[in-house]
Amino acid sequence: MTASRSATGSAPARRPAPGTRPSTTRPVDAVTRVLPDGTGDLVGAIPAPTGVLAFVSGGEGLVGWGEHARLTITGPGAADRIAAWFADVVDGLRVRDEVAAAGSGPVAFVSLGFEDDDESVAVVPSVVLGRRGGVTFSTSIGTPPLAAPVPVRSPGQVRYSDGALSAAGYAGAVRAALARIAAGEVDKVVLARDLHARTERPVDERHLLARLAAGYPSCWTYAVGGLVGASPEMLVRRHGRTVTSRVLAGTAWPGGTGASSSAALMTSSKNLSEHGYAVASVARALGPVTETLAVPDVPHPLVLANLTHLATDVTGTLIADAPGALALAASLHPTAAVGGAPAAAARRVIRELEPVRRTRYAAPVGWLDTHGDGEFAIALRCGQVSGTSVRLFAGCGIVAGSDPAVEARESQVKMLPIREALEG
Ligand SMILES: C=C(O[C@@H]1C=C(C(=O)O)C=C[C@H]1O)C(=O)O
Repeated sequence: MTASRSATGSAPARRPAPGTRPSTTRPVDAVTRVLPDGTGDLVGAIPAPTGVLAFVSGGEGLVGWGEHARLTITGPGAADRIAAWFADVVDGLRVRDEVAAAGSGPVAFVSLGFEDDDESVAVVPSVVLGRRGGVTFSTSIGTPPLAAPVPVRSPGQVRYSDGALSAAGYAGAVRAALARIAAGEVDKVVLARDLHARTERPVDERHLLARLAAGYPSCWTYAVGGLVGASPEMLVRRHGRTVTSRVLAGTAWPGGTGASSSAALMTSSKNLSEHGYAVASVARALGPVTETLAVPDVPHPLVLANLTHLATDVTGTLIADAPGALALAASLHPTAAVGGAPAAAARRVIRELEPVRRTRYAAPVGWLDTHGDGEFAIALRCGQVSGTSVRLFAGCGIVAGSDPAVEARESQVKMLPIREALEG
């Protein structure tokens, strides 16, 4: 288990016992204000190409920059440790919040590792720009340095090379998974692959965000710790006592074989069964922490620019002492949308058949605030950016009846959003 932590700007002070605050302890101001004429593009306001923080959908959400505090950890219990660290950081702040909405006040952007030994990242930005219900607001911690905005630059030419598995290698792994399904070991398993991209110039994360947000407005476009993507899948959103989750599984695209239209997808028994496992895993995890939970019997088609998914929107009312958004996200992860069913057997099959380290792909990514509210998508349709190198990921749910060649093609279609954003 490793941990590294840093706090930039004024160091967050721990709150001493009442009456014992040393005269040298100075809480740092965290001020949230409404911006009366704030109607501009959130992503367009980010001033620098890297260290970008974002979680936006349909023009609303949060973007952040500057690091007031950062934590990178590996090992078990990452979500709990990040929540405790965030509480500690907030202890050193004097919070004034005139907005008092989900996401106002200090927030931590968080990207968890897929496995315990994958690194998790959390950042409390010194500046947040947010919009919710048409109200735009900003949160500043301390006095963030003013710097002239750097113009957005395209990454230039992009060259791709296979990751751990070529498309043909991936089809082979799918065949092996089908044999494990036929043997009765698992009902569903999600197998992932990666692809490497090299760009002419260092990638400006804002270049990707702007294109992803424009092309996929119904998705959650995110950036945390260099992981940039546009996810169609909301793992969990907690606003007060209301909890929602958008569960996806089952995919079709123009030119795909079999279920290539929404109507065909809605009647494909292979896709419906694949979807059912994912919905059941979310309902099972939310059941114990909700007073009411509405789970539609029938999914609806979610049409995106590159493909269509089967989607189920689950809504509930949390019990009074329900966990915060990050703890809820950790308890849901991995759903059968990115793991499989039964969960433990699927994880074992993934470890055996998937020669890809997922790092933070397919794990919760989002933000939490000081009230326990937050939004966590599943980190899908993404690339991990590091200078001129980008690692792209995609995976597909395999059930009895899956066709290896079609799944290999589906993995390529799922990489299109991030490829087009890089090349655009
Ligand atoms: C695993 C991914 O996507 C998941 C798998 C899906 C499927 O197999 O039909 C659909 C949506 C996601 O839940 C991915 O995009 O990498």
